[in-house]
Amino acid sequence: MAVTLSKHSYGKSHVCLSYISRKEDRHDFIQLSAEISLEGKFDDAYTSDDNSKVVPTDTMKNTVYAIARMHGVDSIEDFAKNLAVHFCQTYDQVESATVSVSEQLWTRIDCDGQPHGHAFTGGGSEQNTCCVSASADSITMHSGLKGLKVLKTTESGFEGYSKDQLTTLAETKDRIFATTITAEWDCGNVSEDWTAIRILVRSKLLEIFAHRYSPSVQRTLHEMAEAVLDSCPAISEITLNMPNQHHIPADIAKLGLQNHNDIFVPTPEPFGVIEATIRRDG
Ligand SMILES: O=c1[nH]c(=O)c2[nH]c(=O)[nH]c2[nH]1
Repeated sequence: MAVTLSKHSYGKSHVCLSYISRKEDRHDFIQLSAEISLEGKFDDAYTSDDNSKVVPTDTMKNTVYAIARMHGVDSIEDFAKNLAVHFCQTYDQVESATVSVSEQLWTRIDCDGQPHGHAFTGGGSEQNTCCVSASADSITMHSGLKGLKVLKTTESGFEGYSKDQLTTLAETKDRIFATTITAEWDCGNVSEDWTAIRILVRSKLLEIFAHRYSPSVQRTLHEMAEAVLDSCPAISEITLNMPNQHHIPADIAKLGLQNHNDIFVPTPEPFGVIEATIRRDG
């Protein structure tokens, strides 16, 4: 039977690294997980027994630590870029290397209003993310964040939606709005300060979420994206994913009790899935 190998890539996932940057007055700390994916002239390993072009995924794992040694880890964007460029420049058979990094966040402990030199708190769900693809003549980079949980107890409603015989949802002007934000934006010019830009993006997302009345998750998502594009000229496109994590008014009427819009059942499943990409015109 004739077959064609139409597409292939391979790599290593969940390569975990903790990195201390020892400054004179403090230590910085980054904990990350990297995923490496290579595309290139690896056909022979699939279509024959010839592994001569295959860079072992075990070598990819070792490279993560070697690049940390050689270049340090100033930011996940820099680190991912150094790794992706390394694979392209080192191996002729590599046509493109994609490195995705997610960073577990550790926050410096404040003691008596002073930032501690080397002690941190962690354990939250929020992570910083980036994805860098490098080839011989180009580098593309995206930054992002995920797991950013937000909730507000009012200033959110949902009304005027399409109704038919299957509609049971009650209209409301006052509901809980809870979501976990995933955001990804393009980094057109890869040499900007992407750490500072992520801080600005995050603050704009939170500002709009907190301060604007939400007529729907969709509308709030769009307003959040507009605010980011408005305040960050370096970003031309942002994708936001915001699940609607429902807190449904508890039906306590059957207990002879009144719900004053203050007793809810958090329902992890099912949840609404709202995602959009918003691009600056021009
Ligand atoms: O903000 C919302 N958008 C929807 O599309 C939707 N659908 C739903 O049942 N509740 C909501 N809320």
